[in-house]
Amino acid sequence: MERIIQLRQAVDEAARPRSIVVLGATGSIGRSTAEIIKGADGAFTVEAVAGGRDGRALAQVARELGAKFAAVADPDGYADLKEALSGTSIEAAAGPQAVIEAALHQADIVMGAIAGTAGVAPTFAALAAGRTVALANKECLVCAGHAFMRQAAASGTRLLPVDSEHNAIFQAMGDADLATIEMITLTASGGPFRTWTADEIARATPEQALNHPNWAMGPKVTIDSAGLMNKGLELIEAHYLFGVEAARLDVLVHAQSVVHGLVAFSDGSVTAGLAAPDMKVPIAHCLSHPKRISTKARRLDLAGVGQLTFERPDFERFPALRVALDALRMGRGLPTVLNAANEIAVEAFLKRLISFHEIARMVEEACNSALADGLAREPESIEDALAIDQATRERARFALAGRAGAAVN
Ligand SMILES: NC(=O)C1=CN([C@@H]2O[C@H](COP(=O)(O)OP(=O)(O)OC[C@H]3O[C@@H](n4cnc5c(N)ncnc54)[C@H](OP(=O)(O)O)[C@@H]3O)[C@@H](O)[C@H]2O)C=CC1
Ligand SMILES: CC(=O)[C@@H](O)[C@H](O)COP(=O)(O)O
Ligand SMILES: [Mn+2]
Repeated sequence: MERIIQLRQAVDEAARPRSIVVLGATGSIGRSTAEIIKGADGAFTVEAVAGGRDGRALAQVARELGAKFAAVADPDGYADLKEALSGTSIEAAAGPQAVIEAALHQADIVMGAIAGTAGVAPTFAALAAGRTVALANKECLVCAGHAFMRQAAASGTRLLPVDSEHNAIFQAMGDADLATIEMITLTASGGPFRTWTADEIARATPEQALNHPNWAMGPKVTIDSAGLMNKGLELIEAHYLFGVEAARLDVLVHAQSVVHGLVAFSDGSVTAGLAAPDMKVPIAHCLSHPKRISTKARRLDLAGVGQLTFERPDFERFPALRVALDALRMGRGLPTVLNAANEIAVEAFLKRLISFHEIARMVEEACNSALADGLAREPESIEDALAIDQATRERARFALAGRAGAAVN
């Protein structure tokens, strides 16, 4: 009798729609998530959405998705959110604590798609509350990878990788024993400067760096991609996510962004994850995992693509990748420092306060000075990671303020 009840519960569970919280609902990943949810024929319901400062855009996505709760991090966005939700039963809230409240709404899956380190606290709160997290926000793992992975194990919850390379690798790995994996390779598009000289890259403008050849993404990740810092952050992300050390992680430049990740095994077999460059593919995979749903995501047309090319990354023209790889190899909290300094440097580049090649230089200086004076240490907890992050930001801002010279580009 008990077995029959269990079976019935399992059937009921499988039949009911999955409930979702979307953190970063107004961004590039957030909008693609909304498209998947709306096209999934009632397979999903949305409990809560959260955004940064655009209350009007958040209200629109909350209405589209029928969310019950909408939280905007910046209190200045509240009036717009409240006004745009009038006449609905959707509750509006504002402030960082309200974003955490959204993350803690009862749901089957939380989509972690806030840009940057602002995503760490709410995403961690969802994980600690036992939610399955579909993780787009790579900065969570770069800033506090140990804490996230430990918490996932302690809460018995899963982190499902949304980042295209990690999602492809996750699918290509299957349930392989880690000991049988010789190498995990992440591909990099090479970004808009793949064929540029070092001098040209050094003088690149924000507009040029924001012009990614294959993906339409938010500004932070697009700038990261242009200097290959994104690939460095992704190596660190892969290290924590898959539990594989730096020596078994590799990068290949693959301009077509069709093969997103590869896994080479001890018997010589290689499996790979392929898809058209459309984030709706990994988003749908994570939201429906372990099942699959039907989507209108772009289909891969290999004959149309014609040629797939692969080359080694150039560490001279793209020093950010070397700096990130060094941080991964050295550990001791350097990924946390790297992540924080990079965010400040990218912000400064976008405000034309520094030139493109100074991003990697600033980040390397932050890592070196953290090593020299003891700031770099393995963060034991999320609070510890955020304290190192904060201290690094203050130093990086101080270094920026002390820079002679006017705006560039
Ligand atoms: N875009 C992509 O294709 C990919 C992105 N990723 C990763 O996914 C994450 C999101 O990227 P992307 O969608 O491109 O970024 P976007 O800049 O497009 O969107 C960021 C989202 O985060 C919100 N946000 C910002 N600050 C806060 C905050 N303090 N609290 C709550 N919400 C906040 C923004 O709201 P508002 O607009 O109001 O500020 C917006 O909804 C990043 O970590 C990125 O590296 C990974 C792989 C691919
Ligand atoms: C879509 C995605 O996953 C991005 O993180 C992507 O990797 C960016 O492209 P690059 O390969 O140019 O960094
Ligand atoms: Mn990626």
